Amino acid sequence: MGRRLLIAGNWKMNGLRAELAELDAIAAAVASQDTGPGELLVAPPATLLAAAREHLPSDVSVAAQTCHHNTRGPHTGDLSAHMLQEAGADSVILGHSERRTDHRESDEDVCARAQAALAAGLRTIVCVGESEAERRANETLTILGRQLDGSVPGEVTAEKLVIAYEPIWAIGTGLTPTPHDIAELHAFLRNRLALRFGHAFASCVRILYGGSVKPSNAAEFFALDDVDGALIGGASLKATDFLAIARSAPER
Ligand SMILES: O=C[C@H](O)COP(=O)(O)O
Repeated sequence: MGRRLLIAGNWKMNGLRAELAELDAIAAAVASQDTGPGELLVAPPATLLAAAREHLPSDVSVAAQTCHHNTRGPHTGDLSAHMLQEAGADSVILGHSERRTDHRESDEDVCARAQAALAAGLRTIVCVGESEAERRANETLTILGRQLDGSVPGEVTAEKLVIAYEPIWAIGTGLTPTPHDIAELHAFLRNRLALRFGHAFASCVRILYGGSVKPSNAAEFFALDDVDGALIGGASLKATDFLAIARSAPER
């Protein structure tokens, strides 16, 4: 195994220049080697990508929150993978449920964006997750399988792929699945990757859990074999909480 945990903060549509002070606090913790054994990643809004890259040390990843599937052209308001990379991103979050809902991104859209991101050299963090209604209807495995198969391009290396399992009903609600359920669903996702890409590939891909991860519950998620980190929303906005979560990561 030996997958190093990835502690990823998704700032969503939050963050003005004043909040760069949070990144300075993360940088200070990195400088004093007080961040735990995991890899850190921050996904600020696109407006702060360049500043984030300047404020963070090079071993902290900077991610965009989506990208367009084309490299350039008449797409008002959109940003290409290469533009985001030039602004400082080394990774991109794709297919977050908020994008799937707010912008009607389908699995095919997410896959096309992932292909563009990979072509530009970005690591792709592909999000999957079921809604409350789908969970109640016992459709979770069907939904996750379909999203994973449809959103991840065939031409990807294990190093450039991260999966984030984010049950929609757990995002920003304070609710979380039980550790037992998370373990089962992450194992399902890894097996599904293995069926398509082979066992060696699947055993290298990091699968993050996201949805109401806090300093108080992160350790119990990180203790699960198939949980390789967290995608953190609200609790990533304050460096103290983000770092507390990072410090609760075990060595792997
Ligand atoms: O991308 C992050 C997730 O949507 C989780 O958000 P949350 O930690 O605020 O629940």
